[in-house]
Parts: sequence; structure tokens; C-alpha cells
Amino acid sequence: MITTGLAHVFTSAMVEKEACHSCLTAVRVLRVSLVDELEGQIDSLLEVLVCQEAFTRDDREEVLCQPGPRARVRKVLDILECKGEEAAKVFFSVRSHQQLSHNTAHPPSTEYKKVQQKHKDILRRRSESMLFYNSRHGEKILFSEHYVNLLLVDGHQALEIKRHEVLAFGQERLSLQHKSGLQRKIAPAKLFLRANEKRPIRKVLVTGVAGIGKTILVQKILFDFGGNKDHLAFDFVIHMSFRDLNLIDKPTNLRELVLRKNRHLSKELDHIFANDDRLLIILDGFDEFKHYRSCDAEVFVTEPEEDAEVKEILGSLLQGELLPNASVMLTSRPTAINHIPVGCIDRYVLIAGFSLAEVQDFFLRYFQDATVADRMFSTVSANELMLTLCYIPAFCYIVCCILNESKDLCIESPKTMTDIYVQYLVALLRSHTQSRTETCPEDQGAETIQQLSDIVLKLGRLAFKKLMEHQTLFYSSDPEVAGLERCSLVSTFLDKTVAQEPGCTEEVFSFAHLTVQEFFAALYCAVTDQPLPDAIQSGENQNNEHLDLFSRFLSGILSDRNSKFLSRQVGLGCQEEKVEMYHKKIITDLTMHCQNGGHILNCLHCLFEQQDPSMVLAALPEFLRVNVSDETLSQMDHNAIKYFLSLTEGKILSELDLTGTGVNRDSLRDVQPFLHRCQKLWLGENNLDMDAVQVIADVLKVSENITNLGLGWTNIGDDELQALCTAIQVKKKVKELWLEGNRVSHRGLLSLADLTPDPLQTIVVIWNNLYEKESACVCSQDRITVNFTDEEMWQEWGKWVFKRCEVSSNEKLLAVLHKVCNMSDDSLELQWAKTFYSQLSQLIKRRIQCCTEDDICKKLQRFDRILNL
Ligand SMILES: Nc1ncnc2c1ncn2[C@@H]1O[C@H](COP(=O)(O)OP(=O)(O)OP(=O)(O)O)[C@@H](O)[C@H]1O
Repeated sequence: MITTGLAHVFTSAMVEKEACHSCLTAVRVLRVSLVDELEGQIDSLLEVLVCQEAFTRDDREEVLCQPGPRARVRKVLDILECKGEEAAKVFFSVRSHQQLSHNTAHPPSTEYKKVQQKHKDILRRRSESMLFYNSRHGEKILFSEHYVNLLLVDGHQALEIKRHEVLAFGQERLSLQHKSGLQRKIAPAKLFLRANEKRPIRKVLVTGVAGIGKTILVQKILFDFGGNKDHLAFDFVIHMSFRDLNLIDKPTNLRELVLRKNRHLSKELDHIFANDDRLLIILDGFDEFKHYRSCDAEVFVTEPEEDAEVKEILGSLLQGELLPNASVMLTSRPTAINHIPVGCIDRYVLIAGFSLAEVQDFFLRYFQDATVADRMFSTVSANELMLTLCYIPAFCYIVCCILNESKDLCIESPKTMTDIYVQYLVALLRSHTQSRTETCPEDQGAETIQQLSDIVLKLGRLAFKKLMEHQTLFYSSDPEVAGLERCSLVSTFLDKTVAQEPGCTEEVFSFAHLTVQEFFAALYCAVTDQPLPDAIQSGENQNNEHLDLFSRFLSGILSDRNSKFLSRQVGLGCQEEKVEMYHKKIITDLTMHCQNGGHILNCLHCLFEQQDPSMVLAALPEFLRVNVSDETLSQMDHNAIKYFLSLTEGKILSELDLTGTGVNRDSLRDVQPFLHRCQKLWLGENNLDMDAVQVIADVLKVSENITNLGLGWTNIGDDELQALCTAIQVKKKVKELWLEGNRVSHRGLLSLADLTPDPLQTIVVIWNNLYEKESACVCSQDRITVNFTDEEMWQEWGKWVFKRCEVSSNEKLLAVLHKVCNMSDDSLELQWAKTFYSQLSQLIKRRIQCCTEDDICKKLQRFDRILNL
């Protein structure tokens, strides 16, 4: 134990006289006055002596056996005399602390108050500009105008919640933030207060992933304290950052550490330390401390003037050996927290970032103009993936910068998801490598571009391997993860949660979001000789939906502009053969899906990511069939679809299948300019109100092409049908109208009567509000089908559905099976139905044989059983 600095151990004039002697002599000389002085605090003094191991438990028992406090003090002094000089030193040090904290009862002097005000003014001045990533030197962005509330919550995060968050998208991701914050939200000013807590909260650890706002929270506390706005009950707040502390490489002491940046405190520092219960010390960025692994060493200092290594001084402060009553706020990324001395933290706080309202507020403050902010925010919300990561303020900031630059400089704005992620990666790498190497001379130059790209590749490898294994959480025991732990940059991208399992705790890592993992995986695949996953190489839609985003990112990274950008910024060049191979693959897939009507959405996204119109010309399929059915489409999906449709301008679309995609009036208006080019337009299983039907009617009025229109299960009633019939009358092109599962009654059927047999040759109205007798006269025209009797027509239908099933993934196949297995027994007796269902059953069996996912396999088996009953 280091226990020097005896000048502060003795406080009275008498002590000064004795200072030349040893502590043991002082115990003897001061015996009488010590008994008087300490009788009121002997119990607490005794506890501290035991804690500091100057006294054993047996010593304590011996003291406590004495009758009354004065006798106890005498016993302590007796024991000290037996123990010798070291123990006497500790005793005086403890006594000195007790005296100092006793002094706090005195009202603060005028000088103390003056220095306090000066310190506040300085803090306010220092924190009034926002510390934005990459903000230009001298640029003044007012903190008060740009700070957005951060969501602070108590405690650790459960693993299940973490898993859910890593997988949630867009609005859902941001509303999870909101919900999880509701019960546990803390205001920055209340960090050191907790209801129902007997023990004071002195040591608070604030954690959160890279860029979540830890440093900005520190700034907020300093800013509010400086402006007398906070309600933190402290006289002084002293801020130190580990980046800065890294520059000190010789022994120093707490007094010097404080004065380095706060010379103005020198005159009153003794009093500030003496009033340590009114002092808050903020230590920011523990994970950046070059000695963070050795902070829990058992070497302590107990006096502010005692020289020691920085890590020893800070370790003592955190563990309450030095200024035991001072409050300390420590911030750190989760990666480093298990190097924080165990047991010293009274409260764990997690910064969860922004929820939707804060993201909007951020945009408003950034753009400073409500209209521009709204416009920019809608651009981001239209892009679900982009919105997902906006819960991280740094991401939010980078997105705004990118949008702003493209607005101001008229440069190309980021068009695709990959563009944004690439910029995010580069901005984080730049910001973190610069600041770290600048402040760690011993590391200087170590993190060269080469090393940077090595780390990115290591992360990419981990992301890729785990993605292929369908894993989003990785345990520290995994060798792949263990190999990464020692790189400082890794924590910029990997988030750490501590999992509490019965009997043990384990660290669990994840990327900030699954999309970030997919991005890194794609980057790895693009720049190394790692072969493409089989499922992607084959171009089949089956069993590879979990790789959809991965393949979009891959396409984006292999695109000309992003590959050049990445090679310039991170030194990672894409493999030339891969660029070409992927190019060809997109063209082949596009052609194939257009021809066979397979689900094409992901392929359209890959095309969109490339932003190369020549690829569509190269594809030139004979038919244009665009099947994006059975998936609720987001705005991003619409953008990819529209991009393709606009590139094929002037071409007839043999089919556009928007079945079960959640389209409504607005989304139909969005694609309206393209709809008239369709021959077959399938819009079934979407809830279509009169406004949506009106959009379809408008298209029908001008289209020379639409011959088949599918509106099954769209909740259409007689009025909507009437509107459609009027529109069909204009061009008289529609030949087939599918209206199964709606609310059409006899009245609706009457409005169809005029359109049969010309132009409408087939109208399917099974499962509507029709009663046999009533509709018998209209249905006597055999063009209108109200049940399954028309063998030939249903045979055609069966063929069409079956073809679709063949090119569908297992998940889509299951969605179709849900629909088509809902038939009455009578209908199943028909010949077409027998053929159809037996083909289907064979297809299911084939799929079961090569299905690798258990749950899907079980569902397929269930349908197989139903079909074979
Ligand atoms: N509350 C906030 N209001 C406005 N902007 C914020 C806020 N919090 C963070 N930011 C933005 O995010 C950036 C990163 O924040 P900050 O440096 O505080 O993150 P951090 O958690 O300390 O990250 P790291 O662990 O990487 O050091 C800031 O530079 C700022 O642009």
C-alpha cells in the first residue's frame, strides 16, 4: 500500500510540531486529545481500519468488547502501538479524512464561492459548442440548439431483448426504444438520486455502444452545471477524458491531474477535496484508456497529493480509497466494462439512444428549417433500413450530413442502402482512428490503413461465418470472437451484453444491428476470395431468403462507385472477377425471373443497388413478368420496383403481381404511371377501399393493355365493383376479372351483366354474398363463375398456381398452401383438383427432402398430411 504525503495526515499545530517524528510517536504523544476527539466516531473509524486491512476482524472484536466509546478509542491506540509504524500511518490517514469530511459542515467561504462561479463559467464556455464528429476546426455549432434528449435507462439489458432489437426494423426498432425506455427512464440530473435507496449513489457507470452519445451526455452535464441549470447537488464537477489521460506517462497525483486543465481551482482545491461529498468527477471513455485492463490492481493511493501511476490514482478514486465521498461518473463502451474494478459501481446506466420522436427532433435541429427537416426525414423514413439505425445518434448525424451535402453541393445523393452503410463505415473508421492515434503516441502509426483493413476483414469474416450459421449473438468463448477482442476498433462495431446464466455470466457480442452484420459479411465476400454462398450462386429463390439483404449489400459494394470509394478510403479493393461475375449473375437472374414469373423483388433490389441502367438493356427478357407478391412492400421496395419499371419504359408488362403486398391508395398512386402497361394485373389480398379502387379505375380508363385483373379477397363490395365496371366500359379491354372472396351481392352482379360476354369473358365470383336463386339468372351466362364446376377454367388456374409454387421459396410456398388448402371436400372431388393437389403434394415432398430448416420442414409436412388425408 502506498501511504505517503504525511503533511496532510496531521492537521493541528501540535501535529506540525510532531511531524518530524514517526506516526507511532504521534499516537503516544497525542493519546489524550485523540481519545477526546475520536470518541464520537470510533465505530466508523474502526470499520475503515478493518476495510483498509490495518486491523483484523479479531482486532475489531477486541475493541468492541470495551465498555463505552472512550475505552474503545484507547484500545485502538493500544493495538496500534503493538502493530507498529505502518498501521499508525493508516490510522492517521483515516482520521485525516474523517476530519476533512467533518469540516464540510462549515459554510463555504466567499473565496470558495467565487472559484465555484468561475469554474462554472469556464465549463459553460468549454461546452457551448457541440462536439460533432468531423466538425471543422473553429466551427461553432451551439450545444443548446443541437442537443437532443437521450434515452437513459437503468440496469443491464436482457439477452432476449437484445436479440429482438438486433432483428427489428424501421419504425418497429425505434418504437422498441420508446417502450423499453418507458419504465426505466432517467433524467441526466437524476443520475445520482434513486428513490428507496438507503445507500447514497456515488459511483455511476454509463455504458452504450459506439456513437450512442456518452461523450455528449457528459457535455450535457457540464453544460447544465455551468449554466446553473442542472439539479445535481454538487459544488464542483471536474471532467477528465481518458483520451487525454493517455498522454501522461509518468507518475503524478490527483491534485496535478485536476489542475492540468483547471488551474483556476488551485487556491481552493484543498477545500474542494475536503468537501468531497459535494464533488463529481467525470471520467469519459474508459474503453479508450490505454491501461484499461489493469485498473483493478490492488495498489492504492489515499491522498490527493500522493504520486502514483494514473491507473492507480483512478483505480483508488473508483474504489473509494481516494476521496471516498466523491461521486464519480465513468463512461465506457460495453466492451471494456469487465475491467472496471468489481463491486465499486453503485448504479449501472445504459444509454439507449433515440426513439422516433428524438430522431425527428434531431433532423429539425440539424437542418434548422422545418420544411427541409420534414423532407429529409421522409426520405429517411422511406428507407426502412436507414431509419433502423437512426437510434444511434452518430448514425443519425452521418445520415443528415450525407443528405445535406448532396443538397448543398448538388453531388449525387446516396441512392441506395449500401451507399449509406459504406459512408457510415468510413465515417466511423475515420473519426475513431484519427482521435485514438492522435492521443496515444505509443500506438501512433500502428493503425495504418493496412491494419484498418485487416480489422475490417476480421470483423467481416466473423459476420460472414455467423450469418451463414444464422447467428446474431456470439459468445466470447467462441474462438472466432476471442481472436478479435484485443483490437480497439472492434468495439466501434461490436456491441457487448453480459448474459446472466444461472451460476455464471458470459459476454455476448453482436453487431449494432443485423443489417450491419449483413453489410460486413457482404464486404468480406466482395473483397476476399471467399466463394459466394451456394444459395446465391445458384440464383434459385428457394431457401435463401435469409441472404436477401446480404446479396443486396454485395451488389451495392461490387457496384462501380462504392468499390472505388471503399478502395480509396479503407484500402479494400473488390475482386475484379467477382464484380464481373456478380454483374452477369444479376442479368441472368433478372432474365430468368422475368421469364418464369419467379419472385423478383430481391433481384430488383440488387439491380437498384448497382445503379447501372445498362444492365437492364443487357437483360432484355422476352417477357416482362414482375412478381413481387406475398410480402408487405416498404417504400424501399416500391423504389426498387419503380426503378426497374422506369428502365423498361415503353415495354409491355406481361404480368405485375402485387398480390398480398399491402398496397393501398397511396402506394397504387405511386406506381400508377406504370400500371397501364400491364396485361395481367394481380392485386388480390390487399385491403382496397373506394379510393384505392378509384386509382385502379383511372388506370382501366386509359389502358389499352390490361386484359386480366385479379381482385380476390380485397374487401370489394357492390359500389366498388360498379366503379370498376364503369371504367372497364371505356376501353373494353379487360377479359378476365377475378373477384373471389369479396362482398359482392346480386346488385353488384347486375352491374357486370352489361360487360359480358364482351369484353369480359371470365368473371370469378366464388365466395361472395351470392345466393343461388337470386343470382341464377345472371349466372346463367356461363361467363360468370360462382363455384368450382368449370373444369377447364380451374385446370388453367391450377396450372398457373402450380407454376408459381415451383419457383417460390419454401416460405412463399407455405403462404400459398395456406390459401389453396382451404377448399371444401366437394371441390376436392373434381378432376382438376385431384391433379392439382397431387402435383402439389409431390412438390412438397421434394421440398421436404432438401429442407434444412426444422420449423419450415414441420409446416411442409403438416400440409403434406392434409393433402393426403
Ligand atoms: N444527444 C445528442 N444530441 C445530438 N447529437 C448527438 C447526441 N448524442 C450523440 N450525438 C451525435 O453523435 C455523435 C457521437 O456521440 P458521442 O461521441 O457522444 O458517442 P459515444 O457514445 O461517446 O461514442 P464512442 O463510444 O464511439 O466514443 C456526436 O458527435 C454527435 O454528432
